[in-house]
Amino acid sequence: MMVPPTMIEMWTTMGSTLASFMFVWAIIRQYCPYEVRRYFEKYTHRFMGFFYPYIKISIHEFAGDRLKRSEAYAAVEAYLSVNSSKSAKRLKAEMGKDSNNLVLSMDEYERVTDEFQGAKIWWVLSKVVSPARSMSYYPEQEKRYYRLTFHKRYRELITDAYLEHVVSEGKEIRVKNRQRKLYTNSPGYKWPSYKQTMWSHIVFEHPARFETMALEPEKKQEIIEDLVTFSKSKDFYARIGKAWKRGYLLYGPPGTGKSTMIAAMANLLNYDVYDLELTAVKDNTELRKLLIETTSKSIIVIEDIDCSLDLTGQRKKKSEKSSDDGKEKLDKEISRKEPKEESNNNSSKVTLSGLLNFIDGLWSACGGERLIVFTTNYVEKLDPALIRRGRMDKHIELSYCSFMGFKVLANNYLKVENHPMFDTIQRLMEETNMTPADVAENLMPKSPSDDVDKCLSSLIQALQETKEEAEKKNAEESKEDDELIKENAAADPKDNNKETEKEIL
Ligand SMILES: Nc1ncnc2c1ncn2[C@@H]1O[C@H](COP(=O)(O)OP(=O)(O)OP(=O)(O)O)[C@@H](O)[C@H]1O
Ligand SMILES: [Mg+2]
Repeated sequence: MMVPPTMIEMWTTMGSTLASFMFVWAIIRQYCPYEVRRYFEKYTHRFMGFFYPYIKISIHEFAGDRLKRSEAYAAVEAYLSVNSSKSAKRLKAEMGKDSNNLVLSMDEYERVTDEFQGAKIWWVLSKVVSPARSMSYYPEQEKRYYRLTFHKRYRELITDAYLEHVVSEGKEIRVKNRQRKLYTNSPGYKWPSYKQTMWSHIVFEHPARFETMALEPEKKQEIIEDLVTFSKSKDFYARIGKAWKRGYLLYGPPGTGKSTMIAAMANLLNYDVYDLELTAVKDNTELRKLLIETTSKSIIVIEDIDCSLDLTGQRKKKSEKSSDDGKEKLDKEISRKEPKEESNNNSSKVTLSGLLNFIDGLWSACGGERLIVFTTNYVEKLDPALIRRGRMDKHIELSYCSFMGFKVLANNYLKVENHPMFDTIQRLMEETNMTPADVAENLMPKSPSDDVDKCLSSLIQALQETKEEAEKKNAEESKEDDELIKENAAADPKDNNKETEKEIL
């Protein structure tokens, strides 16, 4: 008759089986070739699977034979770097991306625990060493991977919700920590065929922020809200079936903060900036190639779009000629930006339709959030097709400095929020036009001994001079106009008579 074993007997049997198993395993690890070890491991795992209530998931650094680092691995690494720096005992420190601080992450074979909706999860960073291949130049390769272990009762929770949570949080941490870049397509540089990208980049470290911009507070708030809403609207854009992109047109006289605002936008949203120099683009195909290479979470900037290329459009060319005459004044002001005769003669063959096709067509094909920003001093010069809503969704005018704008600059440059001289400055600002760039320049201390009073007096003087200059110019212009009328009248006495008749009547 079979007698059921007592608990003690059962544990003893299991213990001795385990001990012999461990002994065999130790011998195999020590003496057997790699292939045998793998074979043994495989069947051991199957055997253990019957009794073992835990599930393991591995996330490898390099999936398959791919040379590119797995995105999932990078996301897990970022997620755990926050978690492990608090709880892990063995950490490794690496120089951060801005080379200023050390970033901590868990060391190899270190374990950290995490909790998610009541489930406990254990993470470990491990590695497998694949032996050097015979007759090969490649040395031993270390392949690192993260492994998470959890009880099988949480299978669905972990595979569905937890992993998604880890990856999305990790990605967010990576975006926050990443060093942002300013890309440019350098003109006059011949790209060698082996070079994979047509962009070159430097680290983007512009200090501009919306808080330090001289702008009406309501306008500033509206722009910030628009940008933040855009960056959080992934689901909304997906629902309405629109590509996740938004176009901004910044226009206004030189020195009113258009370029500064682009930097502030990038800093607000944590985006990279692609500064696209259209005159350096050979043709539409090259333009397309450049734009396909841009990544998500970026701002594509085309500065001075009116001067960049002949983008004013074929349609307008003839009819515009006469109406352009009256706009000479502003033309002169921005003439420094018009070396573009040469751009028409150079090899660039990017056309308006090429650019429009890109804005409309390509956007729909590539996912991810992108802003496209055009700047111009002369909005009327642009083809309406280029700036219609849908292409350039938001038109922002940046204009001369207002008193509110001045107060922001005074706080930035001199750390003053109020001063007896402010009243005079307010009056002068209402009477004359000065760009924020000029106001800022006047507020800048010129020597270490320059105090607040000195800087504000210098601004008042500059404002008075600008006002006098404008008045003088106006007087000269009206004098010229009077002379012109007189000349016309002298040349055509009939008209003169009519004028006199009108006056008598
Ligand atoms: N609104 C503003 N707020 C704060 N600073 C400003 C502002 N506008 C201009 N500035 C200052 O003036 C300088 C020039 O401004 P910016 O280059 O942004 O002008 P812009 O509008 O791009 O001119 P342009 O049309 O010539 O390109 C900046 O370095 C910045 O310090
Ligand atoms: Mg600019």
